[in-house]
Amino acid sequence: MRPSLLKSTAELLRRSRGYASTANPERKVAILGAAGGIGQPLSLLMKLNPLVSSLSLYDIAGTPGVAADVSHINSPALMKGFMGDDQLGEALEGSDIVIIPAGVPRKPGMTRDDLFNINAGIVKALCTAIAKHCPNALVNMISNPVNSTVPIAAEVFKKAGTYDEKKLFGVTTLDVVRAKTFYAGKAGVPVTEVNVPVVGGHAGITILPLFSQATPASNSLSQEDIEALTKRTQDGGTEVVEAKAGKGSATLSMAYAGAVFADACLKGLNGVPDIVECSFVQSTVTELPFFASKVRLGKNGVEEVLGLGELNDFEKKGLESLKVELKSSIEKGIKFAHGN
Ligand SMILES: NC(=O)C1=CN([C@@H]2O[C@H](COP(=O)(O)OP(=O)(O)OC[C@H]3O[C@@H](n4cnc5c(N)ncnc54)[C@H](O)[C@@H]3O)[C@@H](O)[C@H]2O)C=CC1
Ligand SMILES: O=C([O-])CC(=O)C(=O)O
Repeated sequence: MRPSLLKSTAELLRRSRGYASTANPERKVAILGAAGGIGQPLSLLMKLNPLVSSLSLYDIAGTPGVAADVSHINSPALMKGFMGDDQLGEALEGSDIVIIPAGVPRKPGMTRDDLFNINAGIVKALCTAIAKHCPNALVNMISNPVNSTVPIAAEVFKKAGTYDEKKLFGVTTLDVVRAKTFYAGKAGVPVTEVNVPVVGGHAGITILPLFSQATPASNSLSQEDIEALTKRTQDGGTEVVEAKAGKGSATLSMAYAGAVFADACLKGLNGVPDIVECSFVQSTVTELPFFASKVRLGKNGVEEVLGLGELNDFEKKGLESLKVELKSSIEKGIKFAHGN
């Protein structure tokens, strides 16, 4: 093939995947908690994303080093590290997307809710700054417990008068990543071709994978297999926490999942059609005010919250049992935001 033809084919391919180099607007992404276990590999992955033109790394310590390190990579995104309260405003200014993996991770024996006391305050302070410095940004909340930190963020934004339900996301992509991997392994299908919606929330039984809607469909899996896959997906975080034996929770797979979700948000903002990911958002899909389900992403964030589709009896039972815990975690977040 002639070099000129090769070049234009490559450009066409890039465009068809939503990475058109010439047509894309400038996009600034800020990562809060960028020097942490998730923050560092996530910074690396966002630096590699061709849709990012400016990357702002913020943490209470260590960010200049991470930013200097990642900045040497050969990709267009301009990098800057910010450290400490004084520099938070500048880190956020002009951001299109703010990703928040700030806060403490679990140790063996802890639930995600055990992180509430420390992380709720961190998230509240960071969201207060977002409302002030980049009120129009999409906010991708990774900090746990997501089932409570997202409602906290919503209340902070409401109080500041900047809340837009289309722009606040609890990142549940890692549940989907796990469900895909576990299903592909059991069903013997290539993981790159698999899709599995995961709905509900992001803790224990509130994580509800809908294997009846998995594609490609598999008829080789028994009900027992499906129940085991469901349990493994729900306990995926704990599996990593235990394997790391006190050294934290998922960081690398979470950075991957966070980068996948942020990439989808960027494509949505840039007007690429049919971008659908599961996320924990304000919702009317059930009677709960927040719920994770498939969401179509667009130029303003959430374009459409998609319904659950048809559930089998096992999934219907799972849905009913998760509501009590999810409701109480949501209420805990709202109460905290009002009480402090
Ligand atoms: N949504 C999800 O699927 C997942 C969520 N997580 C959660 O992500 C959070 C972070 O986990 P790791 O990165 O492993 O923890 P880590 O402890 O390695 O890193 C957290 C970072 O947050 C920073 N930080 C603390 N307070 C801050 C503040 N006020 N402003 C900015 N940065 C601040 C710390 O300095 C540290 O660098 C945890 O809450 C964890 O439970 C972890 C895995 C998956
Ligand atoms: O399990 C944890 O504490 C971290 C997390 O949310 C996950 O890995 O899904």
